[in-house]
Amino acid sequence: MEDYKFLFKVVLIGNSGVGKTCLVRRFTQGVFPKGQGATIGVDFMIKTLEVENSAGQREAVKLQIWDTAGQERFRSITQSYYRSAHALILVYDLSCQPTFDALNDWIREIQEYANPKVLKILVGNKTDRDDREIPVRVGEEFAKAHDMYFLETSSKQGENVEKLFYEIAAELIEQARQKGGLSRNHHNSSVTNLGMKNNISSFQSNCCSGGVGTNNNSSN
Ligand SMILES: Nc1nc2c(ncn2[C@@H]2O[C@H](COP(=O)(O)OP(=O)(O)OP(=O)(O)O)[C@@H](O)[C@H]2O)c(=O)[nH]1
Repeated sequence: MEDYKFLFKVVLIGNSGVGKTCLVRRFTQGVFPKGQGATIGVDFMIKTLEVENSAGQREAVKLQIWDTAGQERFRSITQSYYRSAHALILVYDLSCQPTFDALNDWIREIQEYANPKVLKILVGNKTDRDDREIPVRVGEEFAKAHDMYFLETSSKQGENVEKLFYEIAAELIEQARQKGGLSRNHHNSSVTNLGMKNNISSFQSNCCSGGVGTNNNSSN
């Protein structure tokens, strides 16, 4: 059996077409998929990583990464995945204003369905595009106002994708340590809030399959 100390569930949400599936594929498989369709329902992939903890020791962490469909018609399915998430990644497309405008609706979803103390990360994806509509500062301010960590990514070029997931893993380990021993399959139901939101600049310096129910694509 694979040896890992922590298992965390990370769920990606956001409008259809913002690049959630591509972020997951880039991270778990190292590819930018071409020509795949919209996610149907939910999908998940698994990746095991080694993360250095605050004591300088390396720890094996298994991330179960859930990719949800952005389309409205799947909302009742995807909502049911929020509750048990350790981290929620809310993604918008920085070249598409409506996907940013929709963030308030997504925040309401999170408030209604997720654990109140879930780790929340706002991600502006598609930094490679030259038709940006959302300035970095606007994304940052939204994140700050909603107690979220912030990062801009390109799943096409890979910019910040590893950083996104590694920092999430590191933060969740730290929370687990503070709570005194979250480990395999234990839901972190009472994580305390988050050094992350105070650490935007360091996170910032440098984040696509499916079926109703799930497809399990594993990549280690
Ligand atoms: N330029 C650019 N295009 C991207 C990037 N990430 C995704 N895309 C494109 O955006 C489109 C949508 O990507 P998906 O990953 O399928 O979007 P999604 O958020 O999973 O969409 P749903 O499954 O419908 O919720 C595709 O045409 C991708 O090629 C990126 O970083 N840069």
